Amino acid sequence: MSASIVTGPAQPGDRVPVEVAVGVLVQRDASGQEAAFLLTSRPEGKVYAGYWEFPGGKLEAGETVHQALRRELQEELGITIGQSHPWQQLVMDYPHARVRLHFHKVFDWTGEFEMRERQSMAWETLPVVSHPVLPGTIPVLQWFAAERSFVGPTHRD
Ligand SMILES: Nc1nc2c([nH]c(=O)n2[C@@H]2O[C@H](COP(=O)(O)OP(=O)(O)OP(=O)(O)O)[C@@H](O)[C@H]2O)c(=O)[nH]1
Repeated sequence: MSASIVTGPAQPGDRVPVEVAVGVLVQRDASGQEAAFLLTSRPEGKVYAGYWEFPGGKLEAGETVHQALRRELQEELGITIGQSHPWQQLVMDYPHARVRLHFHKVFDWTGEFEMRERQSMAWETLPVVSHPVLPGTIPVLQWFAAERSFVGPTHRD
């Protein structure tokens, strides 16, 4: 399976990207600094099953990214998010789809985590130990590395 990051403007003949809301849940440490972030594994039966990613899913008609995120995290993890903060966007081209990923950071949520799709979850810091990570997760780890002045491999190959 090959996947690539799309850079530059759309070209004639390109597939129209599917819009995807992705939640980057971040804990803060005692001094208020951003600390661990949540990764979840893709459930059995989906493409890239078992790969680690940030929780989220496709926007439904008429939804904003925030609304989609709130719905998806309720459905998948059983939590209710408060505000979400737009952070980064990325277009990825997979054999199965072209997706535009809208990453929002989330610092506030309520409820207990329930793995409603029998996925796994892990609170991670850099370098990430969960393995393997989804291709679309790797740029996010690089953004975290830049924000945190982290040097070295962000994950295992
Ligand atoms: N949720 C999520 N999807 C990601 C990430 N990175 C990434 O490339 N993707 C891609 O974005 C798409 C999201 O689809 P999904 O299968 O998670 O969404 P969904 O729950 O709405 O799918 P469904 O149609 O099976 O119900 C997949 O093609 C997935 O490979 C990520 O960090 N989180």
